[in-house]
This record gives sequence, C-alpha cells and structure tokens, in this order.
Amino acid sequence: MTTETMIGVIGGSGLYEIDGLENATWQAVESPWGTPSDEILTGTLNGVKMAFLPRHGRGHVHSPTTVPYRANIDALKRLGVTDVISVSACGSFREEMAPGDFVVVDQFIDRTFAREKSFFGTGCVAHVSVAYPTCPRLSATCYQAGEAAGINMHNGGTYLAMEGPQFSTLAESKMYRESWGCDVIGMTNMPEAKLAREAELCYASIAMITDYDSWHPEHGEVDVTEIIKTLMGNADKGRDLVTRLPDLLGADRAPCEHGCDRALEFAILTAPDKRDPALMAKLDAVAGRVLM
Ligand SMILES: CSC[C@H]1O[C@H](OP(=O)(O)O)[C@H](O)[C@@H]1O
Ligand SMILES: Nc1ncnc2[nH]cnc12
Repeated sequence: MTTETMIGVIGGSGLYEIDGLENATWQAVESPWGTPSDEILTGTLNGVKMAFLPRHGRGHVHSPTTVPYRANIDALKRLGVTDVISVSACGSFREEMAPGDFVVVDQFIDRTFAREKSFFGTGCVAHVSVAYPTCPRLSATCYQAGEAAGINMHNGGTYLAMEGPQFSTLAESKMYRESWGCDVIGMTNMPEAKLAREAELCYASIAMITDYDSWHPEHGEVDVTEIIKTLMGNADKGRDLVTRLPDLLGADRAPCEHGCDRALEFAILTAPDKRDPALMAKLDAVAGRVLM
C-alpha cells in the first residue's frame, strides 16, 4: 500500500524560504503544542506536495532554546507531511568537512537541557528508539540530491547538539572533537529529531558547514559575521538540493523500510484506562494512528 508523499523542509539559519513551488501559500497552522515558529509555506513541486517551515521564523525571531520544536513537528504532521528534511548551519570538527561542504548527519549527541523533549509524559508514557535517529532511505536521497547539485557532500557524521546560544569554549570544542568523536556542531537538531521519531516521521538532517568552531589552530574562534557570509552561499546550495528531492522521492510513498512511520507501534506503556484525556486529545495528530 502506498500513501502520498509530502516533503517537509525545516530551514535553519539563512534559509527562510524556498522558491519555485506551484500554488505557494503561507498557511497558519494551529497546534495544541503552541504556535509554530512561523506560518508554513505549502505548494507542489514537480507533482509532489511540499511544506517549508523556517525554524527560527522569518526575520530570525526564535533562539535555538525558544524554537517551538513540538509545535513545529506537530504542525508538519497535521498538514500531512511524511518526510522531514532539516537543513542547518553547523560548525565542523573535521579538517575535510570544510565550510561550504554539506554533511548528511546520521548520529547525534544531545547536550541540550532547556527544552521540552517529548510529546509524551504523565498520563501517556511512551518510549521510542532513537538508536538510529535519522531515516537511512531519506538520508541517502538527500546525499544523492546534493551530489546532483554539485555540492561537496559527506555521507554520515555525528552532530553535537548544544544548548547555546553562545558558541563552545575551546576546551568543549576540543573534547567534542577529540574525545567524543563528533563531526559537526549545531544548536537545533535536538530535540527536533527525537520529536520527529515520536511523530512517526522519517527525518534526515543536512548540516551546511559554515565554520571550524574554535578548535582549528588556523581559524581562531567562531565569528558570526563569517558564518553569515558562508551561509549566504550555502543557502542557495541548500535550496538547490531541496528542489531536487521531489523527483527523487516521487509522489507515491511505500511504508518506510526502516520503520520510522511505525515507531509508536509498541512504544506506549500507559494502560488505556489510565490515560489522561487532555493529553490524548493533544496527541491526535502525532499518535492518532495508534491511539484513536
Ligand atoms: C547563525 S550561527 C548559530 C545558529 O545557526 C544554527 O541554526 P540552525 O541549526 O537552525 O541552522 C545553529 O544551530 C544556531 O542556532
Ligand atoms: N560552531 C558552531 N557551533 C554551534 N552552532 C553553529 N552553527 C554554525 N556554526 C556553529
């Protein structure tokens, strides 16, 4: 059985809109989890439905801590999105992952601490696996789209998610790189990736490298004006990659072979008669497939 693909793109710093959508409309989507970062741009591209949400809002309103991650993922799910592609500005811990390159992230270390990280809780407890937090099928498609766009792509990498908003100290930067084996650093992919898994959405993450964080002896400390300069070039490449996805993914979607779209199948522990009706109502979009 197939369903209809709807590609959701969450645009990070420097990527606040995408061009070329047919019937493009900015839509306000209400969510029981709060107000999303901004309206969502919907339309079709080469016959495939698309939805674009600027993570920080147009005009960069939300800090990494205040991005309404639950409202964003819930709103995309509510619209019918099946596959989420996150595009983010990141620092690099690897010489060979240079500014201007893109990394298809496949692992995360979550060091964020001031964010709501789950749709579930008292009255409906659920535990999903995030051992493999990104969808291999969607990630492979993003890699292919990037190569086709002529971008210097890297397949796989571990993303250190920090709270921010300050960049890392030199000691932290060296520890993440040398002891923890991280490849890139950013402030936003967690809890986003965990929430996408709870919402049974395939999730892939593209890290657009903007800087070498602070570890690199020849590059000194992170400078936001340098980041913005690199971002301007990266954003065009990011848009090019994204607009190649509809042709590669197609409008008909088979069930995810990695089970992302069935993540809640055996995850909910709370007995039906002990579930909180108010929380159940809020979970209508995210967990409706298994709860309703
Ligand atoms: C502009 S530098 C720091 C800022 O950029 C990244 O945002 P996003 O992941 O949404 O592209 C990083 O995580 C910080 O929020
Ligand atoms: N060095 C860095 N650390 C955290 N987030 C970033 N976003 C872009 N560069 C970054």
